[in-house]
Amino acid sequence: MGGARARGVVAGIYAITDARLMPPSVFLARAEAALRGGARLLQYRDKSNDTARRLAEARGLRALCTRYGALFVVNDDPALAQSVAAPALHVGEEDAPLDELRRGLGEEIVIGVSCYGSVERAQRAVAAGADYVAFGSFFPSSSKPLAPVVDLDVLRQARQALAVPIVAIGGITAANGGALVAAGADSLAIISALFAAPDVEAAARRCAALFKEY
Ligand SMILES: Cc1ncc(COP(=O)(O)OP(=O)(O)O)c(N)n1
Ligand SMILES: Cc1ncsc1CCOP(=O)(O)O
Repeated sequence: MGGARARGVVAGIYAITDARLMPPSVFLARAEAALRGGARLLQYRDKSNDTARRLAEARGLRALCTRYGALFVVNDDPALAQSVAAPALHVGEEDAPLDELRRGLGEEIVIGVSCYGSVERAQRAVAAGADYVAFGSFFPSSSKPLAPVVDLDVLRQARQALAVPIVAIGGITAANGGALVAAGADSLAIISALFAAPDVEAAARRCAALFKEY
């Protein structure tokens, strides 16, 4: 059952890397700072088609996550996930169907699915084997400006309806994330409030503290 693979693992701060916010020279150092600050998951999200760089960066992040006991997640790309033996993959509505992914990648890998603002979509994803579901954007996001903003109530409804971990994403900061935790998010997925911050470790620490406060 999907939820069992992810329960207790998909929890806390979920850092998502963004190459635009990090020159290659500091990419791994900033990712490590997020882990030192308490991020429990780290996603490699890179929309470029530079295969060699993507492979090298994914390998580097995977090794870092192993050192910090964090879950390494590849976004969108099952082939890359397989190449680096990633323990987790995140997919959205434009990606391959779950049964196909599961057939190709096996039973062990954690698979997360974007559900935007739809609890019904999340229920279908869980029935098809999703290990966790993600909702958002909850606030306007400079990383994905066209993402529609979703009402906080979606999280409360999802909490009632679903037994798998729930991730919230989109424009999340240490100042606004508490409301999402209080509404039922197990994990907060964050790009810019971590990686555009002058001190990534301190920013991660402030966000991680939300899980103690709420
Ligand atoms: C944890 C998490 N949640 C949502 C997303 C967004 O995924 P998707 O809708 O597939 O969009 P892109 O990230 O591919 O632009 C995510 N990546 N991670
Ligand atoms: C990938 C994604 N999907 C919805 S919002 C978003 C970007 C989140 O980034 P930020 O934390 O900078 O708003």
